[in-house]
Amino acid sequence: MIQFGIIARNFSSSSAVQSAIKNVTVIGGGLMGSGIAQVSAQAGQNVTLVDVSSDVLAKAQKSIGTNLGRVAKKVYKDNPAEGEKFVAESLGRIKTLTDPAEAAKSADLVVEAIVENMEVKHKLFKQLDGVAPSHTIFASNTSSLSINEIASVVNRKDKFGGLHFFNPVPVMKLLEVVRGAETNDATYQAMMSWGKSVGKTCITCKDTPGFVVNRLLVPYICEAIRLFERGDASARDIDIAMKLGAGYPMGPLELADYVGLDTNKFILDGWHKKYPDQPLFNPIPLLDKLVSEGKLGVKSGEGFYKYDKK
Ligand SMILES: CCCCCCC[C@H](O)CC(=O)SCCNC(=O)CCNC(=O)[C@H](O)C(C)(C)COP(=O)([O-])OP(=O)([O-])OC[C@H]1O[C@@H](n2cnc3c(N)ncnc32)[C@H](O)[C@@H]1OP(=O)([O-])[O-]
Ligand SMILES: NC(=O)c1ccc[n+]([C@@H]2O[C@H](COP(=O)([O-])OP(=O)(O)OC[C@H]3O[C@@H](n4cnc5c(N)ncnc54)[C@H](O)[C@@H]3O)[C@@H](O)[C@H]2O)c1
Repeated sequence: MIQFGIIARNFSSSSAVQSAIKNVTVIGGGLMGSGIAQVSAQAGQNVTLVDVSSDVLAKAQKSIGTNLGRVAKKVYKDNPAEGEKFVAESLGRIKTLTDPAEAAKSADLVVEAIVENMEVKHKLFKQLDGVAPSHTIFASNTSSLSINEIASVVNRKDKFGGLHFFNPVPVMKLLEVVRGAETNDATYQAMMSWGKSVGKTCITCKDTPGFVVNRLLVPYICEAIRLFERGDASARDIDIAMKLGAGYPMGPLELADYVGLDTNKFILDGWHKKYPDQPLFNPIPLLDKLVSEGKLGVKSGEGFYKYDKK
């Protein structure tokens, strides 16, 4: 059962974890950025959500409203009026902008959740480094890229780290806090307390490929795809096996479809290029074929399974 207990404590009791960070700028208003903006706003922080696309921002505000409604229904089930107030106040703390530089000027923390592309991330952080106040901490939500490499373009390497959330952000309780080679103690501590303040259980990771979760999850999903590719079991049976035999909420092929097969492939290809001697990161012909056919999982309507298009 999904529990919103930790989230609830953040706005409903004086025992909420406090963070010195009050103004958060989230860059990228897609799947992850909208979730990060939501959990920050519901924890009482002032949030600026940035995307290059105003359509994305409008969509993000809508989905945040819906997901806050889900939280309110659960937490304020006996007091709907209080629930409506919670939704309205949380939404009221989120402002949207299309200019990252403008948004960074008043930020205590910038969390970047834009496309998983080193060049694009470099361009953004270089720009932000020139305009953000000197105390502002920069963090990336990257799934698979090196934090040190992303940080290489900024001067404030001591104030740079990784904050890796999980999808769906409002539900998944873990936050991986990644210390880069030059992340200083104050930045690390501030990231840990901020993570707790938005209701997450934080773990500390080094800047190694995939940190902890994806270093284990990516090979696991890949092995499941290879098992299916060899014809050793059906997709359905592989998923049932891991749900009923290992207690996972989703089977590996369902999860691959949920995350996106293009994302799976992108991560695998990047690591294979960087670590060609690691057989776990070898390309998978079936994955390549599905992606080349546009079968990307839930978002395209088909992957290992077929889905109704929304
Ligand atoms: C090669 C590999 C590549 C890896 C890629 C890595 C990607 C990345 O870096 C890491 C990840 O994120 S890895 C991925 C990590 N992620 C995983 O591994 C996910 C594994 N899956 C799960 O944990 C569950 O299947 C879900 C939580 C997704 C759905 O839960 P369910 O029980 O099957 O279905 P349910 O009954 O519908 O929902 C239950 C409750 O959740 C609520 N809710 C749902 N969606 C929501 C949303 N978007 N917003 C807000 N709330 C949402 C819903 O309202 C309900 O609340 P209630 O108050 O109880 O009524
Ligand atoms: N999807 C996941 O399950 C997941 C989980 C954890 C981490 N991540 C990581 O989070 C990041 C974002 O992933 P996502 O799934 O939310 O992607 P997404 O495609 O849903 O959203 C990315 C958004 O960034 C915007 N964008 C691109 N360049 C920009 C720029 N220069 N300035 C402002 N906005 C810009 C795009 O318009 C898009 O809306 C990636 O680094 C990804 O690896 C993803």
